[in-house]
Amino acid sequence: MDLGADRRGVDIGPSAIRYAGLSDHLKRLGHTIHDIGNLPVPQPESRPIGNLRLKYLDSIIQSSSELADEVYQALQENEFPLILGGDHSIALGSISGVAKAHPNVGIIWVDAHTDFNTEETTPSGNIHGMILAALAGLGDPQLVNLGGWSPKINKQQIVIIGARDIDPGEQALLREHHIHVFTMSAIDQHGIPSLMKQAIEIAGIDGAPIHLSLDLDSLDPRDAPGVGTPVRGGLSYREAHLAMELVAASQRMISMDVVEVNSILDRENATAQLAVELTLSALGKTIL
Ligand SMILES: NC(=[NH2+])NCCC[C@H](N)C(=O)O
Ligand SMILES: [Mn+2]
Ligand SMILES: [Mn+2]
Repeated sequence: MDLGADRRGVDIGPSAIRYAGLSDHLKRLGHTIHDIGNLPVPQPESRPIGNLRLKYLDSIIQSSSELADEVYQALQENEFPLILGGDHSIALGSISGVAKAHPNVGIIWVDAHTDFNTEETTPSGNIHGMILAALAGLGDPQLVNLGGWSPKINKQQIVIIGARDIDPGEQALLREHHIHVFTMSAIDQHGIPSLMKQAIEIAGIDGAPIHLSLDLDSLDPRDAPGVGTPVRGGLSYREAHLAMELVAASQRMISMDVVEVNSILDRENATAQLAVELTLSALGKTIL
């Protein structure tokens, strides 16, 4: 899906990630894969853009509720849902499904952005920039109440890692709601090992399970050129791998999103390949 972002090209992200060999590599790691394919999502050309502060809201709500059902179903069957995007608005559906199955789930949101806008604070009207706020119960009622309940996630169990581009309105909201944000500056100062340990403790308080939402624009654009909203000064290749390895070592992750791979802007599928590598690290691959 690319309805939540301005630039076309993330809708083919899942194909690019599959083409980079995700399933085969996961199998080699010992996992069994049930790829259910792409959920049908309307193309922007065929849908009304609607409210310019909440672009494509109706279509996003529709697709999110279908995705939530699939994710919930997979968890009921004791599977690990791995959701490929697509723009980050897919996390509304994926995390709603996870939260329905595990109401105490915490979130580690690895991103250059904080995706904590509402229709009032958004500079773009792009819903991918509002999803984390919506999951925390803030913003447009249709986003917030997807499936008929809210909030999906306890605000105190949200940790954002890698942030370096925050809009003024969302900064105010993050402060007001005391959201844990580990910025790039904090990473420079304290390092990934200490911050990931804290993130796992905060999101996974009292033994709660953890959902990992990985936005590829968290990485430095030199390593991840194929993203729609690149911001320089991002996670290094090694920092990102280490973060994933530490999540794997915690054995607390029950589901994961991999989002914002933009194949039109990518160079020879490098960002999709990186997405595969990082997913493998998150799902147990080690060097030795
Ligand atoms: N998931 C993302 N890449 N989000 C980018 C959001 C950019 C900006 N803060 C906005 O709300 O429009
Ligand atoms: Mn994002
Ligand atoms: Mn982002």
